Amino acid sequence: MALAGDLTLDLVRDSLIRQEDTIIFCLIERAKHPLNAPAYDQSYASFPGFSGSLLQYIVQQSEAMQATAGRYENPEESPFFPDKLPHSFVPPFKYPQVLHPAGTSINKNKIIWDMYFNQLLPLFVAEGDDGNYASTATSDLACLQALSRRIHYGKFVAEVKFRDAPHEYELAIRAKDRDALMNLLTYENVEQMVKKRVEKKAMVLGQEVSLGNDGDKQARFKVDPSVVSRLYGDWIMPFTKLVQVEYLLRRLD
Ligand SMILES: O=C(O)C(=O)C[C@]1(C(=O)O)C=C[C@@H](O)C=C1
Repeated sequence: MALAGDLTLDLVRDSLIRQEDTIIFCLIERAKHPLNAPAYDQSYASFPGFSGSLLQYIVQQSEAMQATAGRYENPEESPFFPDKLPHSFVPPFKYPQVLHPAGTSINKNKIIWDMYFNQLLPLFVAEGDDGNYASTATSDLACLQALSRRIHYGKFVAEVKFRDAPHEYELAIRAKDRDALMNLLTYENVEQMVKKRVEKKAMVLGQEVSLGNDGDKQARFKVDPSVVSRLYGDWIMPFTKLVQVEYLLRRLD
């Protein structure tokens, strides 16, 4: 979503709510395949002129190709391999200048990557190997991009909060007081609602649908709804808040 000057907290939250659907659909797609460990094993395959796993190969090559088509010109997008990106070949689009320019330098993809592969993935994919490594890595990329976009959206959330209460935020920013900033931007009640909503969405979007009488069948979900709630509570929202604090600390530069 492109946000113009009349940015409001409700609009920003609408985008976060819509992005929940994207994240849940991406997890459902990834859960079609088991873990497929060779996709992450550096010694499984060798690509000419490239050192790394099949997953790294797919992510880097896809990012490079998408960069030429202008993906990273959008301030809502953050690459996982920013050092390796070619220039865009498409005519520049005039994205509204909403963020403080210092926001560009904030990129939390390293911790998102580590969380996704080391903590999240084992919670929602089955063990095993079905050989579909390229398709698996492509699904991983979709999950990573959806998570990254959502978490870095914290920059827009922080900007709107700053504009709504500049004096309160300025005091904490000038004092470089991270705890005070964290308190100012945290809404416990909203976080509880988000966790409940994503759990419910995972039930609705990930249920098995059949034409028979489902009444007495035990409900089965493609991704465990409690994992989605935990993903938000333990990682997505804390990381989004970290992005907000870091953005605010640079907001007066
Ligand atoms: O909605 C907000 O105010 C946000 O800052 C976003 C968000 C979230 O990541 O969902 C993060 C911090 C708040 O405590 C509540 C929710």
